[in-house]
Amino acid sequence: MSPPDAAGHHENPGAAPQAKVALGDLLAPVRSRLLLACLLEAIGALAKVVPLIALVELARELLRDPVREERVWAVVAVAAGALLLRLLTSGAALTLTHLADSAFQFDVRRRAARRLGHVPLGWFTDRSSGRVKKALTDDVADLHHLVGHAYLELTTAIVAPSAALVYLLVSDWRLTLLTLLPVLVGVIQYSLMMRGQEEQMERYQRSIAGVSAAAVEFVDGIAVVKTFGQAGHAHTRFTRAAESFVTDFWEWVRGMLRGSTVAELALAPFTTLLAALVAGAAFVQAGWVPPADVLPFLVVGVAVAGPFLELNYAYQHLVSARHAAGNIQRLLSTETLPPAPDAPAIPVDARVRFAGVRFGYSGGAEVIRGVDLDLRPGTVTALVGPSGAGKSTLAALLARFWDPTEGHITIGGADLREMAQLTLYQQVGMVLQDIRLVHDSVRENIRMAREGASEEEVIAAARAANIHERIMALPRGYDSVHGEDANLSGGEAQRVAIARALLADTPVVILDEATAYADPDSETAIQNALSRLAVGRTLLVIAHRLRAVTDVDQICVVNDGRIVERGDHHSLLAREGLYAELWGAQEALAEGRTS
Ligand SMILES: Nc1ncnc2c1ncn2[C@@H]1O[C@H](COP(=O)(O)OP(=O)(O)OP(=O)(O)O)[C@@H](O)[C@H]1O
Repeated sequence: MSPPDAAGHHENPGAAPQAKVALGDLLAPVRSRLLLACLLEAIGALAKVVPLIALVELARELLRDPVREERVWAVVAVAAGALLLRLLTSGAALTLTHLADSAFQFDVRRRAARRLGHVPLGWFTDRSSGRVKKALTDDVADLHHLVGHAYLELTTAIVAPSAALVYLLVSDWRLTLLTLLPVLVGVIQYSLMMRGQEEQMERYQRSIAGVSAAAVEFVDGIAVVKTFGQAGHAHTRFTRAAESFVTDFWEWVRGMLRGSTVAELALAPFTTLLAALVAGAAFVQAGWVPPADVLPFLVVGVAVAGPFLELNYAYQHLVSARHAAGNIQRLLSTETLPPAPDAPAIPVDARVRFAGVRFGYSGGAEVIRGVDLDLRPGTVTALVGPSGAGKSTLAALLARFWDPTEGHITIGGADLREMAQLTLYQQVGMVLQDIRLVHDSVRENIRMAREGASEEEVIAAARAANIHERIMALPRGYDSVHGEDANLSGGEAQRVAIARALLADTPVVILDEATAYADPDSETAIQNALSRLAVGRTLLVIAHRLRAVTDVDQICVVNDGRIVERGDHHSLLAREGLYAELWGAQEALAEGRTS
């Protein structure tokens, strides 16, 4: 058995039985086509053995005196017919499996798209994008080999030797046993080697995943690592992972080296031929069989031994495809949000209410621990508080990135869980710090907020967001493409996002106040754009700098998953609580900077 290539397939090793089920489930829609293809391939495999038998019969016939000419031609015709049949059935089987493969790929991708359309938005992190990419490209490609080729190879590797074996047994069972003795040794040796291979392969995959992770960490973090003089440390981690991989790999290969050499020698066609020759010669010498009866073993014997190696490769493909199927099945069973009721709720206005909201990330500790909040239409509410207090989580719950584990969030009296997805997105807009622009023109980046928006509306939104002039200065104006000729700074990208939010014109807007863009011009432009965005909407701002929100309608101080203080700037300062403390600390820092 040869070790697999360095593809690294598994995310959740040790799940062989589930993986088997996953493969069966995934292939269910194409099972009948695969069965038909295997049946055709089996006919082809039988037809593959016929010319070898015909060769033996031909030789027997030619050794006769007199030669029966019409029988010779009949044998030749049968051989040619079998070859043609093999060609036709194999071609048809291969076409069927490839049709089945494209149907299967289409089915998996369609199911994934449907499923992912209903998973909570919060699920879409960089890590889950990686999982989606891996499952829908790498793992689906792994299954291509199985569906398109390995099942057929497996069929031929079983049917052809079995047919040859039956023919040999019928010819002379004693010579068959002697000729195939080395094959028996090879098969036993292989079976011994196969024991524990799945676990061994998983160890190998884990090891290689460790090297990949260390390499990614090393390359991704190279700037930070170098800046902080930790290059040696990160490098050591990579080297250690690589060394441990080499050790694991070598132990696996070394353990198999002797066994696989013996097995491959025993199964080599030359060995079968030698055994047939030696046994045949002895039988002829002893007068037990005429020389012509040794011919089947010299010609057909090889067909029994050869396919065992193919059987092994096909088995390896099956194992790796099972793991790939497990990954795909896990993606297809990602938890989704419960669907909206048949008659979805419609908000009557833009009033937002959190009532007794509690939430913890995927079964972890609670990070929101009983929040009541009332955002009246046309007002601005700021969430402030120490890092990790739960501000972003509260905002994410309002956009239904996740559902609260307890309590309700309503917009205009309608529970988010009872609203249709589209209704929710027509109500809530977001401008986050981490702006995502897509690889498209600046115009389309703004227009994605409202597909049917006219050119004038796009430009009006860009003007209101203070980004129109900058866009006009780009090489192709609104046609400039993000990532090509539109390289926007963080502050500029934020203003494109504000233009998007203005165009979307949602009555509720969540805003993660940007702190990263220190350039005063950009900051003033952003602040002005935001003031325009705030007009007439229900605005929830996650504020990092208290100075930016001193004149909002309501400030909520979040600490440890609860709102511990609320009021306006002056009343909160007068309470001399956490807000006053945070304010004091930020002011001292600002003074320190200016002095
Ligand atoms: N995707 C996530 N999975 C698990 N835990 C998370 C996730 N996002 C945040 N948390 C945890 O939830 C808690 C609240 O985090 P959150 O980001 O809401 O705080 P925050 O007040 O917005 O902090 P900051 O001001 O630093 O952005 C933290 O303990 C954080 O580690």
